[in-house]
Amino acid sequence: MLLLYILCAVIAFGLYWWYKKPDKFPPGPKGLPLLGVLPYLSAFPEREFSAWSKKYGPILSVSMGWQDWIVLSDYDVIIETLVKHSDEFHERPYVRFFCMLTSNGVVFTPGGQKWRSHRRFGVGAIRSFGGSKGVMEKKINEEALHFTQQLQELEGKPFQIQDILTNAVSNVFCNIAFGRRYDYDDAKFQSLIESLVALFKIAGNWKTNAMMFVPFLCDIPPFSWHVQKSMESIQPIRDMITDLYEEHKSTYDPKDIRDIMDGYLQSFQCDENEFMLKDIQDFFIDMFVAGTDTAASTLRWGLLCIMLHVGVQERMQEEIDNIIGRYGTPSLSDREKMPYCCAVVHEVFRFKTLAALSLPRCVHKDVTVRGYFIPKGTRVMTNLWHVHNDDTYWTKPELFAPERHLNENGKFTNSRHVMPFGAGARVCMGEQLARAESWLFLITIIQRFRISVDPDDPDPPSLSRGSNGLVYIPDAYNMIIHSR
Ligand code: HEM
Repeated sequence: MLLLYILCAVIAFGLYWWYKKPDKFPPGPKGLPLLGVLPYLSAFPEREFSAWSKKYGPILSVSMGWQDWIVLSDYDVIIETLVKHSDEFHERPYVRFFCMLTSNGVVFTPGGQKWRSHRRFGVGAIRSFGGSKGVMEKKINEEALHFTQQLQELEGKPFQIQDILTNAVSNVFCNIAFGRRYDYDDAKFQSLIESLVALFKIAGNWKTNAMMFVPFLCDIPPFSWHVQKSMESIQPIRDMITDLYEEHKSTYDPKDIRDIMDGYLQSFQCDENEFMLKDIQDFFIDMFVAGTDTAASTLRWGLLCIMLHVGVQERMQEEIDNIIGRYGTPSLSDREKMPYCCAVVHEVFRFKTLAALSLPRCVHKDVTVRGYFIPKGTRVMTNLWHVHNDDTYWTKPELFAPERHLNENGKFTNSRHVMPFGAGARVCMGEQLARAESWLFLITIIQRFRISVDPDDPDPPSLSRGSNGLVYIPDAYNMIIHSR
């Protein structure tokens, strides 16, 4: 009998401990002991969080396994936390698995001096090699030319555009970062692409998700094998970056900074030090991983939306023909004169939120927001999908409707409630590059080709088929192109 009492007391204490939260902690669904809300989440957790935010408010709390998280669900709250309280909200949580892959880069580096100096350098480098001098635009257009030549060879036959887009987007980054582009069948380039594709698969794998919430799994098979495989997948990228670093070091001239790698050598005064080489590798790996699947998947969603909305495609082509002509080279400055095409690209960003829950943050020191107390160490999700589907801003958000971004005079209205790149101190570093690639690649394809569904496809593409890993990617689909 005594044993039963003790057991009941232990269970009662366990439940009290589990469900006890600090005073004024944001409200949220209770969840189950040990598992929290994990059993209630679908493959699209942003949707459950969005539904809960209607009940509990724009700052809600959830237990994900053993960890306490808060979910930010409304535009104003996101700005108030990530931007106005940037000091408290700028860190990423320490995720052991990701830090085993790249600990000294940018994306998953929790915070601190290494992240700060890499971030400052990266933002400045993309700006100087990208924006102001027009180098980025030139390099994207150069790639678009190779890319359209490849497409021409596929004219009239059903094909999947996925690999070509991954090649093109990675090559743009190689060109900006290392001053060179590769032929798509180059062995080194193919090895880079294979590693990147393997890493995207790893990022979307359920074992990766499990290790995020239960870190000690990293040491237990089959999870430890997954860690080992991931480290092996990344090695060819490390080797390639080491070779490029050696090449750059031997031809480096401080008076002629040719690309981001040269800029890195200049900013960090690199020496023979092993530790420094790991920093360089981690920085460029992070940029590749953050910049490839994101930009390529946005283009794939964009092409799918345009292909399935024939009226949108025709209206884009009319505007392109009027402003750029059939054979002119698209430019970023055309955006000012092409409101409809701007609206289409903006709507793609809204309609298919690529990073639905952005990347996680972690509260760096105790903070109170809107009367809620959020203690240091609490993890944070930003529900960008909710902002993009919030019916207080959008009428029928479930529809793809570029016109919603045009005013009554047909002018493009750049709504701040479209925020695919996040906000605050860790806002996407590649936003400028991603916007330029989305514009120049999409416009070039629609200018040159009519894209359509294969009428004989037994499995026609659909806008509702995609999978959620680190980013939301469309399922593979066939398309047919015809030169215009
Ligand atoms: C359409 C394409 C892209 C989308 C939708 C996207 C979205 C995002 C989002 C939501 C974040 C997290 C922001 C936050 O925590 O608030 C992020 C971070 C980041 N992105 Fe992007 N991104 C894209 C393309 C790129 C490109 C092309 C690059 C670079 C080549 C890049 C580099 C990064 C880096 C380095 C970070 C981490 C920044 C940090 O932690 O300080 N992204 N991105």
